[in-house]
Amino acid sequence: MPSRSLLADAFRAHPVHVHQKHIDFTSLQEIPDSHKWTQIDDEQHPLVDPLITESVPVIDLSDPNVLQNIGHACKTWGVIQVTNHGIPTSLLENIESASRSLFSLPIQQKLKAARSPDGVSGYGVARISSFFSKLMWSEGFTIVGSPLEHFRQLWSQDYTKFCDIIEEYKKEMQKLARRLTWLMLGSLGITKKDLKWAGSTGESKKGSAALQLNYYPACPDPDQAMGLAAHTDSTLLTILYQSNTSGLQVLKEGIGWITVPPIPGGLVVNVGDLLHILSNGMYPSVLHRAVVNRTKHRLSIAFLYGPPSSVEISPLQKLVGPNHPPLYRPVTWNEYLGTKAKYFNKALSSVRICAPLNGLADVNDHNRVRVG
Ligand SMILES: C=C1C[C@]23C[C@@]1(O)CC[C@H]2[C@@]12CCC[C@@](C)(C(=O)O1)[C@H]2[C@@H]3C(=O)O
Ligand SMILES: O=C(O)CCC(=O)C(=O)O
Ligand SMILES: [Fe+2]
Repeated sequence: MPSRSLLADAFRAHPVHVHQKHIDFTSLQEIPDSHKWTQIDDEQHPLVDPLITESVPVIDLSDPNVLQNIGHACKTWGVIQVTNHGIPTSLLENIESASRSLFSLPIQQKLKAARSPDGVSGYGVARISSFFSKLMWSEGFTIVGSPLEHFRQLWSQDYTKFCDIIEEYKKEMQKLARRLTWLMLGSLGITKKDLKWAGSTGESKKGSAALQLNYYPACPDPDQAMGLAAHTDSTLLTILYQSNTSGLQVLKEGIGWITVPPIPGGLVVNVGDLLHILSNGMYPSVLHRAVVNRTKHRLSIAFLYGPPSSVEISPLQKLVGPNHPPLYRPVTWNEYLGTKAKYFNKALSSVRICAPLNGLADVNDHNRVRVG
């Protein structure tokens, strides 16, 4: 990740006006009106009992059948949990403890590293807050490029230690994200020749990425609060480390919200909107959200991986034919982030050029889903 990332330009051009109402969750005995959500589930999209339904596929990356397993899981779910991924446990422990240190700083200290309205990096409420009348029960810290300046504001003494952990984490995650991208595309018959930018190892051609640290404090009334509202990620894929506390839920069409239980050493991998576009709709980008807990706080760390920010992404030629017209027009990650900032969960439909041939609703037609 270059320190002055092109990704940041997407937000300079499309400032997101969120109510920057920063709140000290530690002092609250009950939910203030500003954070009270009237209904977090509805009849069409109920919360599903984990004991009576299927669960998100767990893919062992060392399995000889990994290619078929991953392809099938991505087509049917758009989300998987991976094991044997090669990320050292010590690195996961280090990033978790660095994130805990960050969020446990006093609010006045955290605000020294607040994200500016037209900026991408720093401390603040979820970007998607601007689309909802109620605030979410969470705090976030976004890192695009180097966190050095912000970390210097947070910790005057040992900020370099925290920077080193972030850099190491980004480096390892970048390698894993590239490997996963090739596995996911490989199972659709796509090779490095079919995707010039992704085959290159040159600095300018490497994917761009953002790191999102999320903190969900324990909540006196979890049924009336939302940790992070339902959304898809604007990425190729997202790798999420959710530590050992559950809270992530994914929407399985026709079934409802399914909890993704943390598994020891496991990482959740979401298909994002750009991979949905590249795969010409074969892989759905999964709608997901985070709910909160009455007694436990929760931490999650998302590595949001995308292509170089100004490369045009469009349905891959090999996946297009007379019976499979291209479903989306070309779009760069930079442009798409701007579109997302404007249209949120309708961003995908806004770049769509062709309705599904079978007349059925698109798997990614989230307009029908109540998101607030
Ligand atoms: C690259 C990015 C994707 C993201 C916006 C961002 O610039 C950095 C934060 C990312 C995140 C994380 C939480 C959910 C999300 C929808 C949001 O509001 O900020 C995603 C954005 C996205 O995928 O569109
Ligand atoms: O906290 C979680 O489980 C979800 C986080 C997430 O969806 C994100 O950061 O994009
Ligand atoms: Fe997400």
